[in-house]
Amino acid sequence: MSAISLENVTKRFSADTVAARDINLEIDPGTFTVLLGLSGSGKSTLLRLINGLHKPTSGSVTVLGTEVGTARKTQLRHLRREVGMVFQQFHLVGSMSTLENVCTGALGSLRGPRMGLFSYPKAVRQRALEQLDRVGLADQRFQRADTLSGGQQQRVAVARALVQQPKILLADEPVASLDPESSNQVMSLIAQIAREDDLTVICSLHQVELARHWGDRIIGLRQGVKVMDELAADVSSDDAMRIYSAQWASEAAAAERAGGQEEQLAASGGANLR
Ligand SMILES: Nc1ncnc2c1ncn2[C@@H]1O[C@H](COP(=O)(O)OP(=O)(O)OP(=O)(O)O)[C@@H](O)[C@H]1O
Repeated sequence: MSAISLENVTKRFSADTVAARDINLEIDPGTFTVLLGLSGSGKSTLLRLINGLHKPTSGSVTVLGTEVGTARKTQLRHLRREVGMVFQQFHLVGSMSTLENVCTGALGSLRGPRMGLFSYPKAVRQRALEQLDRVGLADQRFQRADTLSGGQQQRVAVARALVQQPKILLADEPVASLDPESSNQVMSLIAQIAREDDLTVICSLHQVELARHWGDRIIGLRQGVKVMDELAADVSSDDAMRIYSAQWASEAAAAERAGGQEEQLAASGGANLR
């Protein structure tokens, strides 16, 4: 069974803004998929459709066997525990220690508010420390989060996502705010943890070379349309760069107007492009 399945999914925010257009997608468990596309192409929307933050305008999104659009609140709550999220802006609480920030990842499975590290059950603190250790930051567990570097803060955010023991990790441009060295470290960490925990990862990126290096599969988005879906090993730098090219923008728009975009893009874009 697919970990994630999208059938004819469209997300329309307004008459002019269609962030996902008739997307079909099957994601196998334990795979690492990268979403590539220009700003505004619909990457975040796709991730938010998968974790239930957006409901599709039409079509269906099924995650770990639950159809997100029709799920009851309790089912959605359960599903959100199985789907960890990492964002470009790390969304840590700067004044809190790194360990407490990681503990907040368990809030979805705890009742009531928590204030202070020791308001969390010992088992959660223990799990948080283990995850902090995995990302190489156990020594900084009592340090305020806002004193860490960007790369370190993103590693804390990864640990926070892992503390809920997810089956799926969605990462929305996790390295867009980082320098190249920290970007590689964070991508390497996510890939290593995904392998160890058999996680299904979907990660949006802007960097073609990171996508080719770390992804098993690359999905290209353009104006909400899936315009590429290939094994990363089969995608050259030039292929991937075409997702961003101006010529492709006009081809995609023309195909959209003609209503037969998939066939036209395949014809004009070569074997790797759909
Ligand atoms: N909540 C919303 N309400 C209205 N329009 C939205 C909303 N979220 C996204 N959009 C629009 O949907 C389109 C796709 O946006 P989305 O954020 O999914 O793109 P993206 O590829 O993730 O962009 P970026 O790389 O800049 O994060 C854009 O035109 C955006 O303005």
